[in-house]
Parts: sequence; structure tokens; C-alpha cells
Amino acid sequence: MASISGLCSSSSNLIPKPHLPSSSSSSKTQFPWMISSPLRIDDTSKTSFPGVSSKSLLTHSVARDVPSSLSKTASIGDELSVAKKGLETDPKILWERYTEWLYQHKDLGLYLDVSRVGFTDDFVKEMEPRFMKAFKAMEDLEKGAIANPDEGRMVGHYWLRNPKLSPNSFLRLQIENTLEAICAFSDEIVGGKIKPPSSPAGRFTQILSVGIGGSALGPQFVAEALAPDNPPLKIRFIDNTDPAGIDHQIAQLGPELASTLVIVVSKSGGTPETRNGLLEVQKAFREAGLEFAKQGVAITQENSLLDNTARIEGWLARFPMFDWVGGRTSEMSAVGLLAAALQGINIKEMLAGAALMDEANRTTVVKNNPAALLALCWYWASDGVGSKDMVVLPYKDSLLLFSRYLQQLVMESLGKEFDLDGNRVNQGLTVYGNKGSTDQHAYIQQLREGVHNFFATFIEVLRDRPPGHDWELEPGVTCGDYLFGMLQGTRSALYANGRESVTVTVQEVNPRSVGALIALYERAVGIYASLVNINAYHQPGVEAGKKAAGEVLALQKRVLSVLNEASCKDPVEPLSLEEVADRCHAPEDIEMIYKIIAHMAANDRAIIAEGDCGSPRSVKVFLGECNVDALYD
Ligand SMILES: O=P(O)(O)OC[C@H]1O[C@H](O)[C@H](O)[C@@H](O)[C@@H]1O
Repeated sequence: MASISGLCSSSSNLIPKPHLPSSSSSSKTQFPWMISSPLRIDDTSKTSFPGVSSKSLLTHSVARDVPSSLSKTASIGDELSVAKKGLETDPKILWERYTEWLYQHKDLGLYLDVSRVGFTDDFVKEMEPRFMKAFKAMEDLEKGAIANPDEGRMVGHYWLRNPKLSPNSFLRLQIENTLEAICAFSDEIVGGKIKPPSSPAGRFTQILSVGIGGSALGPQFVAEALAPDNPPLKIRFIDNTDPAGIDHQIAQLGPELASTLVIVVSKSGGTPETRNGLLEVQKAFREAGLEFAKQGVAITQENSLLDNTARIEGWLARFPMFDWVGGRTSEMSAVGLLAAALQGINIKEMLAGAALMDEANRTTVVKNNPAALLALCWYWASDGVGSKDMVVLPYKDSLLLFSRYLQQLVMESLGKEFDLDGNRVNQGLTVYGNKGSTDQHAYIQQLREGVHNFFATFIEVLRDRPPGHDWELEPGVTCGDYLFGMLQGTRSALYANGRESVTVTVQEVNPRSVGALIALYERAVGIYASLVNINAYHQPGVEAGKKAAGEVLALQKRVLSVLNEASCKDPVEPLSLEEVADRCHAPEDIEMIYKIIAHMAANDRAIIAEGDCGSPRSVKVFLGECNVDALYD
């Protein structure tokens, strides 16, 4: 088992030397089948490796489907879209564009290819003043400005990986001490110094992480991307208030509940779904005769409801969540780091990768700033108003949850009704995607030929397998070559039909590259928000749904009380929906009352005496039991 002190220590020399195509080496990286058997781009549903051609894949694709060639396979709509965008199709010019714009981060072994987005030099020039403003805003933010004006908060996730940047020594110490505490605690848990009180295993073997949104998505993504095959502690998540989902997680733990460390994560400490998850887990502990407090850990803001509960009940440990770190940018705080360290993931490497990326994103030269390049592409591709969706396609199973993670990071940050000057702008950038090549067999058909409402982001991982494990499943070709071919083929096929794409390439999926990817997108979101003049760090829209949910539950309590009163009569008085609504003094809420009753009936908590839920006007309802106590509440 890896020691935590090892996992928590940083190492500067773990990144293998990059070997991405450069003008001198690209020809050497081609595989035999690529040269002799280009992917057919005219039939993405049946991608195959037929025939012999001496043309390169790229040349083949673009030359064949350029609008000016009036290819038989391209529709008029496709031609128009390419023409409208003015996308370059000459392979030589494209290669020049590729090499001119290719961004490389040497230390991280990370590349960003924006050549398949059609922005022009004029556009870049036009955007320059906005970028300068964005860079200044990022600089101010890092220095501690109130970058989230609506909530009057600083925005400090960049300090988490470089505490020296903190605007004062108090914050710096908070970050450093928390990191130290995380490492020490993980060390003791993994090393078996801190034991669960009544587990036959004698040590913690499982983590049950309870949290939602930013308190779940980062840890889920990182676990999927980086947890070793046999982690010191395996992780499961409760990230919803779905009782069946919760039951499933607890049932899967079975007797291992006794050796489960329950980490409850909530910045606010008052999110209902998380509270419900906690109450359900505590009930399971009681039923199993276990003492929850000895196995519970809270990650939350000081003095939140959760913090106070954990303190009063004497939970095993508490870690702070900082006011100045937003949920969706909290992966490098205790929220992400504790779970990661417990799974044997080198969190200092993650932090180092993020810090290196942040450093690169501080340059004010757009071309050399990867986050700015991404923001530039987003702006160009979606006209600065989110007119196109961003489809994120990592070609690596372990990065499956990246798009889901990005969904919150991007959409909760950029999806805003008003800009910073109070103008109604309804901004946003829609994100979806799973992984390649899997998605090629699902919806890439539409991306290639259907409605043109997206641009793609490919995430490429050069290292297929750990060294020494590869083999050729046909002469000269490995399984990973197919994955590579699928990515390149899809990129070419999309472009040939006027569909733009960005490609981010990393050497391998490791803590450093994952940290860098997170940091890259965090910064791109910050810069883009500034380009379109919105506050990326609040989420006023989320409150509306929460408030409405609260109102539904309050109405349900009134419905229950009315039904209880009628059900306590002798004889029982079944009520129509209209009668329930009138007695609740809420005739305008009759539709919601119907839904409440249908839900209660489906869960055996209300009995339909007459009619059925398919014809709401026919329904008469009562409760199976009279609760006399509730009559006098
Ligand atoms: O961490 P918590 O306070 O429980 O919040 C969890 C989530 O709740 C809300 O829905 C916010 O919109 C998210 O940004 C946040 O990540």
C-alpha cells in the first residue's frame, strides 16, 4: 500500500517527455494502417478500415468534403455552414494553422490545438481589448478583489494550489494547515491508526461520500479518473435525495458499513439533499448497531448547521470549507483532496499540476495562454452568446465524468440572466458528452450530419497503457491505436462537414494532468465570463428551484393535515381534490395538490377511495390511518 506521506509529497519529475507531433516528427508517428487504410468519413455509422489509399487521413477527409468540391455526400446545408464559417480546407494551410496556433505546456506535457476553430486574425485582434480587461480582472481576483460582487465574496480557488498567492497570511495559513491536516488524517486512516470501533476488518475500507453539486462532482470525477485498481479505501457516493439510490449504496456496503468512513460534504451545511442523505445513513448505522459519530467526517464552513451537528455529536473529524471557494471550484480544497488522499491519489501532484497550469494562464499573450485560447474558441464558436453547445469527448474511459464535472463548472458559472451592468443577457454555454469512441456509436451521427448546433472538444490521452503492457491485436496495430484512430477520424469527419473542434492532449491520466485540466477549465470559465461581462461565481437561478421545492413540501404538510382531519372522522370522509384544495385555502394550487396526492398514493401513504389518478376530477382520497396527535398540532 502506498504511504500517504508519499502521496502527499510533491514530485517534480514524474511527467514523461512529450512526444506529440512537431513539424519534424509527425511523419514518424503515423501508423501503417493509417497511411494505407484511412477511415471512411462518408459513413460514420459504419466506420471501417477499407481499401488502400496513399493519401493521409486529413488530406483525404478535407479534400473530399470541402464545400467547393461540391462533393456528392455533402448537403447544401453543410456547404453553407462551412462557407458561412469560412473554415479553411486546404491541407497545407491547415497544417500551417495547426503549427502556428498549437499551444504546448512543456512541463505538463499538455497541448491545446485550436486550429479546427475558424477564428480569424481580425477576430483575435478585435477581441484583444476584451482579453486585456479579462486578464486584469483575473489578476485582481487573485489579489483578493471581491470578484463575486452579488455575494460580496472573494474568489480564491487559485490560492488553494499556491497558498503564497493568498491576499493575507491568515488565509495562507488556513490553506496550509488544512492541507497538513488532510494528509495527517488520511495517513492515520489508511495506516490503520484511526480504526472504526467495531469492524472485523480492523481498519476503514470504504468511503461513503454524501454531498451534491460541487460537493460531489469533483470527487466523483477524480475518483473515476485516478483511483488505483485497489485503493486503500474504495469510494461510493450518495449525491441525491432518491431513497432507492441511497438504499442501493447502503445495501452495496452491506456488513462493510462497519468499516465505512462517511464523509458529509456541504459548503453551506444546509443543503436538503445532503441532510437527507446524512439522516438516512445515520438510520442505517443505528439499525446496524453502529455508532455513527465514530465514523463520520464533516467538510463544511465553520459554524454551519452541519459543522455544529458534527461538533455537538462529536464526529471523528471536521475539515473546513472556505467562504471564498465556490462549490464548483472546490476540488482542490478539502472537498476533493480528502477523498482523493484516502483513495491513494497523490494530491500534491494534483495541486502541482493545477499550479503549473495557473501559472501558464497568467500570461497576457492570448496565444500563449491556454485558458484564453479556450475562451477565444468558445466565444468564436458560440458567437459569444452560447449559440452552440460544447460537446466534450474524452477518448479515455477514466475521463468519463469530465463532461459531467464541466457541466456544472461551465453552466452554473456562465448561465446567467443578467450581466454585470444589469442588462438581461441570458448567457450560457451548454455542455454535454460522455466519451469516445463509445459516443461514436450513439449520437455522433447527428453531430456529423444533423443539426449544426455544437462544437466539439476532444480530450486526447497519448499513453494508452502503462509501459510494458501493450500488445498488437493485429499486425502493427494495438487496441489503443484504434482509439487514437477513432478520435482523429471523428475530428476530421466533423471538420469536413464544417463542425469545429478543439483538442486538448495530455500524455497520460495522472494526478498532475487531472489537476491541470481542472485548472485549465476553471480559468477558461473565469476569462470567458469576463469577456461576456457576467459574474461567474454566483448562482441566483438555483435558488428559485429550491424555494419552489420548499413551497411544495409546505403545501404537502397542509394537504396531510386536511386529509388527516377528514380521515379521523367517523365514518372516514374521502375528499375530492377540489375539497382538499379549498380546505388548504389553496384553490390555485390544485394541480400541485393532485401531484402530491398521486405521489402519496403511489407510496401507500394515501388511499384513493374513488376514481383513479388518470382522471384527476374523479379522485376521492383519504389516509389509511388517523393520526390523532397531529389533530391538535
Ligand atoms: O456544498 P453545498 O452547500 O451543499 O452546495 C451544493 C450545491 O448546491 C447548490 O445547488 C449550488 O448551486 C451548487 O453550486 C452547490 O455546489
